[in-house]
Amino acid sequence: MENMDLFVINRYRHDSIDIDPTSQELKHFEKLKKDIEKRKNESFNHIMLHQKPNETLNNVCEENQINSIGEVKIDMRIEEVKKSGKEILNNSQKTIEEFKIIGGNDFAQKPKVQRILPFWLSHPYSISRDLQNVSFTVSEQDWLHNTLRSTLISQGISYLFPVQAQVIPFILREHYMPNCLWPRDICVSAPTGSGKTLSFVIPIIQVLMNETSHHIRAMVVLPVQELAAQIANVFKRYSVHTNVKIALLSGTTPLHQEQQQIVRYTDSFGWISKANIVVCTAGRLVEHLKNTKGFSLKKLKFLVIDEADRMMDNVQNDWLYHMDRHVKLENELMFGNVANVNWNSVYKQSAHPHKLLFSATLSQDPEKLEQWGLFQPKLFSAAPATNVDDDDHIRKYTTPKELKEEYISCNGEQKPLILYYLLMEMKWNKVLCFTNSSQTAHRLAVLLNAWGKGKIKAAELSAALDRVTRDSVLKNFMNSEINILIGTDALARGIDIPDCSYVISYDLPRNIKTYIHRVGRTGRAGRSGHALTILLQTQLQLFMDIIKSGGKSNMPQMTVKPETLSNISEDYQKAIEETKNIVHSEINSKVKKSVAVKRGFKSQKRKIE
Ligand SMILES: Nc1ncnc2c1ncn2[C@@H]1O[C@H](COP(=O)(O)OP(=O)(O)OP(=O)(O)O)[C@@H](O)[C@H]1O
Repeated sequence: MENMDLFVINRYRHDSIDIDPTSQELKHFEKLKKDIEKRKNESFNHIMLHQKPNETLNNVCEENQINSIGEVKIDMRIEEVKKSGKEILNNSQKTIEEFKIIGGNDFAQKPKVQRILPFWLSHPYSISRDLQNVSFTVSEQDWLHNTLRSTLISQGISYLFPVQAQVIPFILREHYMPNCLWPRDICVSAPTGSGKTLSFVIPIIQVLMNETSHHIRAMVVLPVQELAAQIANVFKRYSVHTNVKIALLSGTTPLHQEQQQIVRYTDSFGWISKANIVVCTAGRLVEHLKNTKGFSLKKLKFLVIDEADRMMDNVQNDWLYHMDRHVKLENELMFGNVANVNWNSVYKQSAHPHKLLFSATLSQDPEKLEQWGLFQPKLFSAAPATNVDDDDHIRKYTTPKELKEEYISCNGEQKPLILYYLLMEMKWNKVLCFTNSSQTAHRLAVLLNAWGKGKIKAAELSAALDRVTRDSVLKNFMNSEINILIGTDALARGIDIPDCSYVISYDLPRNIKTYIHRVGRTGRAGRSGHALTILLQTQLQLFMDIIKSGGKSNMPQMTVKPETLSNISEDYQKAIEETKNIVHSEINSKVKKSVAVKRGFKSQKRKIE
């Protein structure tokens, strides 16, 4: 109230007793000074009481300054506080100095931020790797259509493999739901040769077999032509007794021929699709999206991405962007963007494609998977479910149980000797051998044929060969007319070569995924297999790091006695000379051919002029 004098407005003359303005001012000034002093004391005590550090409080407690109900006696506390007041002020000043200034020169190592995986990735449905003790008899699975059951049995499949027994009924269930419930997308990560192909082929055929549709209802996108052809063949084999039609669009035939196979114009319906299931390579898909009139994905029900991790890295013609745009335009549906789901959009967009992703080395990195725009995804994984939230889990891959893995270390000159020793002395047959370049593959094939003098039949399988030659080489390998097939990693993914007993990595695999897919060409479908990696001594540590990054620890080492290798090195020198001559004459004939082609072209040009 005293301070209110400052604001008193004298309404009448002589209201105030003291009319001298100077003494009035002094009086106010005195009062204000006192007030300021009083408040200062009050606020200091208040701060000390509430901001007292723990040590001081502990000291107080230790000295039994606590009353019966456990409260510190206020008086004593104030006393303590006053004593340590100075110290506390110093401390608080220190604390202020210790504040981190953003952008300051602090280069200290930051603590590692722990990754938290989304629930669906950290809690996958677990798939068994055991293909020996399977108990899911095909004839007893009543959710399988009778026609498909008998087709499976006629193809020699009496039991479903674990991945099939889990994934097929899941997909079917999702499609037997009411229309307004979109099917949940799935990611499947299971070892090579564990039967992933049938786990999408069977449910797709079963869902589509009762439809009469003139649209593309399912599309499988693959990275390479061979794989596309292989998957299309599996679809054809298992849809024999249904009216489902399959088309292969992989670029092995000219575009216009493929266009004729896939679309047709009708007076009553306009453009219709001749196939219900399309198996394609990413590159060819983009070509059809751009150039084929009537090629439409607006009724697409299934979108399968096989070898999904490879397809993620695959920027082939920017296929994902083009497909996304196409589906968006046709369906008015944001591919993968399901943020605006409402009843209206759900009913309007009932044709949302069900995405099924498969691979033996599927990345479980949420950031990578994000680009697929999966809808409420579920993960099926054969990776051990330990420590699932850690970073390593993302790269943990499994190999078939029946696969025996080994490595051998040597120097550069010993590499071909070891290969020869395994083929000739150890009688390894049906061998698939991987090199890092098609030139090495070619030279190695020439060398082994020259060296083996008819006892070794080696052939190369590379992208440089035309399709017909490649098919006949594979056929000869399967018929045991070829002992060893040498190729690059183009062969490594997904290719299903029955009865391949051995895999040799002649050159160091570039990374863990390459290694997994290479060795996965043997030990398939529950059969035993043997994989050997030949390493230079300098590559040993690198290889160990590679396999460790995939969750593998120890690997046994194979040894060969040095004298065994020196015994065979005599013939080797002769074979090397022969190989050099053959390769030189091949190069010469190639040069001659290209010169002849150029000359022919020039003379033709002159004639025209
Ligand atoms: N239930 C089954 N019983 C017996 N053989 C089967 C069964 N399912 C699949 N197979 C056979 O197993 C082999 C491997 O199958 P598939 O090619 O589907 O493996 P994958 O898991 O896709 O391998 P990759 O990862 O290498 O592509 C094929 O020859 C296939 O015919």
